[in-house]
Amino acid sequence: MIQAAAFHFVLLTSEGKGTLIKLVYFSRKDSSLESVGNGVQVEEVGLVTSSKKYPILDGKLHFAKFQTSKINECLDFIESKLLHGSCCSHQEISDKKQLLIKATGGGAYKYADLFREKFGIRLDKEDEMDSLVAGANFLLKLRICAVPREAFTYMEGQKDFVQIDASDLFPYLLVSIGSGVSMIKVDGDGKFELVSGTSLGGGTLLGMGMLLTNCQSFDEFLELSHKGDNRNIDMLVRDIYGVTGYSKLGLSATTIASSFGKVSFDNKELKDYKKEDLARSLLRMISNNVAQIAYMNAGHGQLKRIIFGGFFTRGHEYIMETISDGVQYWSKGKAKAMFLRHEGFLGALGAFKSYEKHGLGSLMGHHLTEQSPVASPR
Ligand SMILES: Nc1ncnc2c1ncn2[C@@H]1O[C@H](COP(=O)(O)OP(=O)(O)O)[C@@H](O)[C@H]1O
Ligand SMILES: CC(C)(COP(=O)(O)O)[C@@H](O)C(=O)NCCC(=O)O
Repeated sequence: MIQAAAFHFVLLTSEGKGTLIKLVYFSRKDSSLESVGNGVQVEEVGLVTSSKKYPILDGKLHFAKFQTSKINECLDFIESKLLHGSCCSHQEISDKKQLLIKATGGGAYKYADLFREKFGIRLDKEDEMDSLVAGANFLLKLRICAVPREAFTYMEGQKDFVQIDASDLFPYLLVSIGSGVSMIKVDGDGKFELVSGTSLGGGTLLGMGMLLTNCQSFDEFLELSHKGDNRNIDMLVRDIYGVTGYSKLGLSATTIASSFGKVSFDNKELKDYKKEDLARSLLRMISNNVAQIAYMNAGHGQLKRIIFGGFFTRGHEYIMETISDGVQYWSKGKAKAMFLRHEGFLGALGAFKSYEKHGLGSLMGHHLTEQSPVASPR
């Protein structure tokens, strides 16, 4: 069977070392696209139509990511999976609509020529913020309709999937932690406002992490941070006020008073510190800072739900725990941090959703009914 649906993929890219290309594509139920190929991990989510009217939508969404610096791996993958159109009938190829591929982020501009030259396809650019919001709403609403296990909270080492009532979804604060951090108040479909942001984001963590620890990748950095103890680097309240902390102000002895503060008192050089401790401290600093700014932009607890997207969290427990603790601490329990399983694919999914304009609107009316992670995208 011809896999016309293979065209339905979206590319979200952005500039810079260490950032990622996210690829989302759709395959029909009867497609022979395999989940894992060429060493690339692909996660699948099954989609099943609820009516006979759009049988073409029976199938799966596939999620894959590539390092921006290895764009060729992405191109080879597209070629190997025949996502660029060579699998389609002449009639489909002659239909220009089929040769249009949705793309968002900086890479949609940067790689437009490359895609045209290599595959003869046009990257149809979608606005990044529109796409992020549409992707988040898509996941949250599908979750509301039918899919278990998309949105969850993470507290005290426990992941709890959350049942959100459709009538109670908006407004929420979407915090996208990518290279930088954008904070968006979402009031409905297509209704949102960028309320704040911070340049201290995932790129900061990775950039400073590379300088401080000589690590070569995000994963290596995370690995180091797992083994570290930030108390050797950070100044805690107890280092200033003693073991009782500053109880009058509600600051416990173990609260970080000053990230990296201990270093300012040590007469030491970088080589004297453990890379693991530096990594842990940096991770806490960035995560705490994002949590605190998010809390302030959630109207000091007025927006009950703060949803974190972007590849920074990547399901990493310690990052999620730190963010959750921060939101809990600052909001005195009024607001909750929530995470999404496909947090890094919001823009790509939102751009995918924009195929609606080309007559695939019915997709959104259908429910995700099964999740079969053949391989984790993390
Ligand atoms: N495998 C990875 N390679 C590089 N960065 C990663 C990786 N996994 C997670 N990250 C983190 O995700 C951030 C990029 O997040 P992302 O949502 O892809 O943002 P952007 O849209 O800016 O590319 C990086 O700055 C880094 O902190
Ligand atoms: C410019 C961006 C929207 C780009 O998104 P990203 O690639 O970081 O995911 C984001 O980095 C951002 O909002 N930065 C913070 C800018 C600020 O408000 O200080």
